Amino acid sequence: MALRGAFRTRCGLLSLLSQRLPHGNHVRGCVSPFLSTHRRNNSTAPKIKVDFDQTAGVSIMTLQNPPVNSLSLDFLTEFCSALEKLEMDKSCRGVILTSGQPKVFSAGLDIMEMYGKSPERCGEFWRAVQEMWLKLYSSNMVIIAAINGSSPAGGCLMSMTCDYRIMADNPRYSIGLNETQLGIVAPFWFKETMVNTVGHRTTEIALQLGQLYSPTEALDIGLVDKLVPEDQIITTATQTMTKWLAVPDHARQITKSMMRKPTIDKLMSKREPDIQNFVSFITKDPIQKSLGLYLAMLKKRKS
Ligand SMILES: CCCCC/C=C\CCCC/C=C/C(=O)SCCNC(=O)CCNC(=O)[C@H](O)C(C)(C)COP(=O)(O)OP(=O)(O)OC[C@H]1O[C@@H](n2cnc3c(N)ncnc32)[C@H](O)[C@@H]1OP(=O)(O)O
Repeated sequence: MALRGAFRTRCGLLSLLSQRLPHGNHVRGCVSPFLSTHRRNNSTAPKIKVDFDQTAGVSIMTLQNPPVNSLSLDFLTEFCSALEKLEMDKSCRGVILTSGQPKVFSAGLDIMEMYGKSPERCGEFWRAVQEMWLKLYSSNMVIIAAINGSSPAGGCLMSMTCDYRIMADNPRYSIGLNETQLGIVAPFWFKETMVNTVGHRTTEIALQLGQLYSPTEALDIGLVDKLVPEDQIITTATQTMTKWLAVPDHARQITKSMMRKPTIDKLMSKREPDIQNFVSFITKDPIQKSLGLYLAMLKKRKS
């Protein structure tokens, strides 16, 4: 009950949507026409800034896809290419992931990539989401998330792929896999990443409720590892990185692989069926309506 109460307070808006929408495949509602003209970030400016400190062997990757670092196909493609370059560069041993946008680490998958798109385009998008997860989760580098803002759904997934999570101690921020609140379902590899992070029972509750946690709650359940004042997040991440890089690379890498390989292998062996599953699910009419209503609600909240 306490959990549910906390959830209602934290996610009033999301709850509002779930009250308005019957769950499952019975969603009915009209999609506002303005959604088709949703403002897109078509800028050609780099969406990832990489600052490499050669002496320390550490890069800071700053996500800069305004307004909310949503994970669009373009963003994911650029992100994977930047990460791959760092992975190949033997002098880079650690990466700190952070956001250049105020108040938001990442708003998760770009909902516009899943709304009103062709099955082919949805498939291309999903492959890019898988690729981001595979590259991050299997990286040989130490990856530390400096979570300086809210991090729902895909943003939480991205954070959970990291080796250590430091979050800004601001009660306005939240983190969690809230997919069910959008009428969609976190796929098995999202679920397993969370199980590997916080355990089975906590994941079961979190996923069914689509729970978003405050930084303090996230620390309590082990979804993040440390809270610091926002202005100390990069210094703390840098200090933490020094500690992690003091461990011999090969021993740490083999250990990391041992912990994560079963989940990685599972997705690797099911990549194509997972894409087909996503495309067939996301293009269903009730799911599209659900997403449309959610987008409309996000906009209405501003007015
Ligand atoms: C049975 C087997 C199933 C198999 C698999 C099938 C299924 C699918 C799995 C899919 C997994 C999905 C993962 C996801 O990540 S879905 C995305 C979930 N994200 C969210 O719910 C976050 C929504 N956003 C927010 O809560 C807030 O925007 C915020 C991040 C807390 C930031 O708040 P604030 O600073 O107040 O910004 P605004 O809300 O005003 O937003 C600014 C503009 O950005 C637009 N926006 C926000 N989030 C997204 C997004 N995720 N995608 C696209 N666009 C987004 C928002 O509408 C505003 O737009 P505007 O300026 O044009 O009005």
